[in-house]
Amino acid sequence: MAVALQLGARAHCSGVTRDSWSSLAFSSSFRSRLGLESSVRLVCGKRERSGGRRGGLKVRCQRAVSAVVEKDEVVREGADGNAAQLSIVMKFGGSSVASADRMKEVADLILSFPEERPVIVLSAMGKTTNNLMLAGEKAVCCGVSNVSDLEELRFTKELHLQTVNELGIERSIISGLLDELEQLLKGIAMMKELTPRTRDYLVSFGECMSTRIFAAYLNKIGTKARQYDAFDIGFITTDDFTNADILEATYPAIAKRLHGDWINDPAIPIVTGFLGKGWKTCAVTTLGRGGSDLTATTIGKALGLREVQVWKDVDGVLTCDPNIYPNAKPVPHLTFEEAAELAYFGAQVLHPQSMRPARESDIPVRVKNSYNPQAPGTVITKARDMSEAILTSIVLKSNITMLDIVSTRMLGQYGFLAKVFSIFEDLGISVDCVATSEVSISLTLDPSKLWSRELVQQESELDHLVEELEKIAVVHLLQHRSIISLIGNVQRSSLILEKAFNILRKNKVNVQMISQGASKVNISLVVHDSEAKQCVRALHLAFFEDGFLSEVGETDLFQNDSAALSSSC
Ligand SMILES: Nc1ncnc2c1ncn2[C@@H]1O[C@H](COP(=O)(O)OP(=O)(O)O)[C@@H](O)[C@H]1O
Ligand SMILES: N[C@@H](CC(=O)OP(=O)(O)O)C(=O)O
Repeated sequence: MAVALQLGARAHCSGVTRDSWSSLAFSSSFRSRLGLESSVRLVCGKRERSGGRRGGLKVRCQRAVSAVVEKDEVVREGADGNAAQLSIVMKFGGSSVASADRMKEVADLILSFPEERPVIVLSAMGKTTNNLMLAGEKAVCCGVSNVSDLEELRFTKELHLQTVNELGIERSIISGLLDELEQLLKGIAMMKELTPRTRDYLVSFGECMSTRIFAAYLNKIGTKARQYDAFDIGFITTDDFTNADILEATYPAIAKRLHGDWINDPAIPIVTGFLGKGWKTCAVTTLGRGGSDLTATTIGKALGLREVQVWKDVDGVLTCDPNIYPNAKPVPHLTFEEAAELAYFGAQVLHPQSMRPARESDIPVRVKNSYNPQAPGTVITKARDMSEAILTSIVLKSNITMLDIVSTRMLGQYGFLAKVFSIFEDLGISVDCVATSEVSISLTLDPSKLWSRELVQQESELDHLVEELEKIAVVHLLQHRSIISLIGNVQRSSLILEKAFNILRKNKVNVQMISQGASKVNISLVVHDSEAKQCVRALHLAFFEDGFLSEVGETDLFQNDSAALSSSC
C-alpha cells in the first residue's frame, strides 16, 4: 500500500513555496529507505510536523519530492499484485474531437487497443478555444444585454448541445457549464475588461465540456470512464496566466490521484488538457496554446507510462507545415531535441514545452493521425540513427521582430553584451536567435512571450526597449521578418547550407541573419516576411523532392561537416 505524506504549509517543494497542504505517495521501497512503516506526517522545509512511528524522522520536503520524481517511484509500486497498471497516454487534439461523429470515432479508436489501459487527455472541441477568446474580446465592448447574441457564444452552445444530443447523453452534463459561461461573459461585459486571469478561466470551459461529454459517452457505451479537471487533481503551475509553467509538485500529486483512483476503482481517466492551477492564486491557468500536448507528457512522466501518443489530424510531424506546402511528407523518427526545436521555432504540431517531461523520463512520444490511424506517424525518442540524416524538417515562424544593435563603443565588448542582455532581462523580453560580431548584435525577439500581451502594450514595450538600447548603441528595429529553421543533422551543416544558399540565390532571396543553435539540430535563416513562404516551398522541393538525398554520395553521407557557425540561437 502506498503511504501518503503530508507536506506542510509553506514548505519548500523543489524551490517552490506552497501555501496549501498537499500529499504525496511513496512506493514501498522508497518508504523503507526513508525508514517509514506506516502513514506519517513529515517535516517540510523549515517547519517540523509530527514524525511517523519512528518519531523524529526528518526529511526535507525538497529532497523528498525530487527523490520521488527522480527515482520514478511514485505510487506505481503500490499496486503490486493488484489491477493492471495504466499503460499509456492518448491525447486527442481539438481537430480529433470536433464533433459527435469524431468523438464516436475516437472512442472506437481507443477501444481498438483493448490491451492498453490509457489515460485520455482531451482538448476543447474543434475551434472552441478560439471562439471563447473571441467571445471574451467582443464581450468587453458589446454591452451586457448583447452578450447572449454573441455569434461565438451561440456557436459554442450549439456545438456542445448538438454533440450531447447526437451522442444520446444527458444535457445536464454541460448545461450548468454553459450557463456559467454566459454569466462569465456578462461579467466581462459589465466590467468592460478581460484580464489574462479571466481569459484563462473563460477558455477553460472548452476542455471542461469536451471531457465531460466524452467521459459520459464512454460510460453510456459501457466503458467505465472518469472525468478529471486538471486543476483539481494537482496540475500546479506558475501564475503566468495564458502561458503558465508546470511546477515539480505536479508529478507526485497527479500520480497519487490518478493511480489511487485507478487502483480503488478502475475507470479510464479522461483529463482536461491545457489547464492547471496557479500555485499562489489557486486560479485556473492555461499552458499556452496547444498546451494539451504538455498535459499528456506530464502525465506520462508522472505515472512512468510506456508511451505518450498525441493524436492529430496529420500523418505525424511533417517535413514542413502542410498549410504552406501541401506536399509535406511525414517524418518517421525524431529526437526529443529535434522535436523541441521544431516546436519552439514555430511548427504548430507540438507544444514547445511538451518534449521536456518526455525527455526527462525517456518516454517515447508518438504523433499519430486520428483520421488515418493506420499511418505509422512519427516516433520521438532520445536518440535515433543519424548516419543518413541530413535535413528533417523546415519550419517557418513569421512576423518576427529583428533588432540590429551596433555599439557606440562606450563599453568594451564584454560590457556591451552584458549590458544589452541585462536590458532584455529587466524588461522581461525573451530573445530567439542571436548573431554577434565584436561590436554588433543582431537578434530576433521571441514573440511567444509577447503574444499574451495586448498589442498596444507590445508596441510601447518595443519603444521602451529601443530607448534603453539607444543609450549604448545605434539600434535598427526591423519588423515583418521570418525565421526559416532548418531542423536536421547540423553535423552536415556545410552540405545543408550549400544547398540552401544555392536555392535562395536562385530565388533572389537575401538572407538577413544566420544562426546555429547550440543544440546542433537547427540552422536558422532570417528573411523578409514577403519572401518566406516562397523560400520554404523552394527549399522543400530541393531537399525532399528533387532526389537530393540520392544525389548525396556515400562519402558525403559519412563525412562530418561539423562546421559550426559562430552564432547561437
Ligand atoms: N511540421 C508540421 N507537421 C505537422 N503538422 C504541422 C506542421 N506544422 C504545422 N502543422 C499544423 O499542425 C496541425 C496539427 O496540430 P494541432 O492543430 O495542434 O492539432 P490538434 O488540435 O489536433 O492537436 C496540422 O493540422 C498542421 O496544419
Ligand atoms: N484547446 C487549447 C489546447 C490545445 O492543446 O488544443 P489542440 O490540442 O487542439 O492544439 C488550444 O486550442 O490551444
